[in-house]
Amino acid sequence: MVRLAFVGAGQMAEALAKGFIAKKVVTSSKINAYDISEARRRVFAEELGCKVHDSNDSAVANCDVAILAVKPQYLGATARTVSPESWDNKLVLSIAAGVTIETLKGLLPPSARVVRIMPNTPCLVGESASAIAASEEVTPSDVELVKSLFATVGMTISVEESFLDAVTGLSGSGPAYVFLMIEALSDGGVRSGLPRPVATKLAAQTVMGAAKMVLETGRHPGELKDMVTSPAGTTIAGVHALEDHGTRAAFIDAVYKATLRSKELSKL
Ligand SMILES: NC(=O)C1=CN([C@@H]2O[C@H](COP(=O)(O)OP(=O)(O)OC[C@H]3O[C@@H](n4cnc5c(N)ncnc54)[C@H](O)[C@@H]3O)[C@@H](O)[C@H]2O)C=CC1
Ligand SMILES: O=C(O)[C@@H]1CCC=N1
Repeated sequence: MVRLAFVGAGQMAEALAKGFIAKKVVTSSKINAYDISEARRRVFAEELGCKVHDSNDSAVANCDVAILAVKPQYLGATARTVSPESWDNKLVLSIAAGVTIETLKGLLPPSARVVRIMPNTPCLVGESASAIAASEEVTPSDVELVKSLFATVGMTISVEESFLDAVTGLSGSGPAYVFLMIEALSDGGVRSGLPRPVATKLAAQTVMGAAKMVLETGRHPGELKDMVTSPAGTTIAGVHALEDHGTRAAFIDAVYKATLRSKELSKL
């Protein structure tokens, strides 16, 4: 079984570790971790049962695959806390938004093989969307290993590295847009008289069901929308309100602005 190391044990590292443990792809005893925050080290040791180290160097020295899971702004300084000997020959996965393979290579010895991956928090429930871009020296078996690891917590897709900023703006950040949408739909239900727990359950199930229809039927979302929309019915009244408030443009802009921010992060 592969030995992992999380360099940074924050929200995303926790979501991934919990997903991997739940799917039994890695046991908690094979997960090494370090975080500068004692509170985060405690979560990994006490809640997840992982091997928590007293430095990034020690965590990486004891792994086959290291996952860089600190904020992009801290990646350079953090990578330098690990000695070249500990990085030697490691497969290094970076989930940091915006930080390019070129930058990552500049932080690591030549023997380290670098893969960028952009997952999202639904990995916690086995429904992540992870896009993978590997550097040239990464072997096909490395790519297979990464894919098989992340496939246990959702779907994986290989992309050109140049697509990763847009992936980050869409699926990396996307769960936040959808949570906001579910919260707002639930508010609409409450505004119309539903009790909050009923409204939130109906809103979340509706989003999940609609997403499943897109994925499983392969039909265009517009066609599926038309199937709901009766002439002079309720749905067209709701759709008109959404169009009136510029909802489509708001979603397009949300993804675009997040993509631009990912590009900005690559320059920090
Ligand atoms: N939160 C999300 O939904 C997603 C986040 N990402 C990426 O994952 C990375 C982590 O994001 P989050 O987990 O949300 O942030 P977070 O702030 O929850 O976790 C980062 C952790 O790194 C630790 N840290 C900082 N400096 C360190 C050092 N020198 N050594 C060890 N640990 C150190 C912090 O104490 C913190 O616990 C970011 O690069 C982000 O772009 C990628 C996909 C989705
Ligand atoms: O907000 C962020 O910067 C990170 C990257 C993708 C999701 N969360």
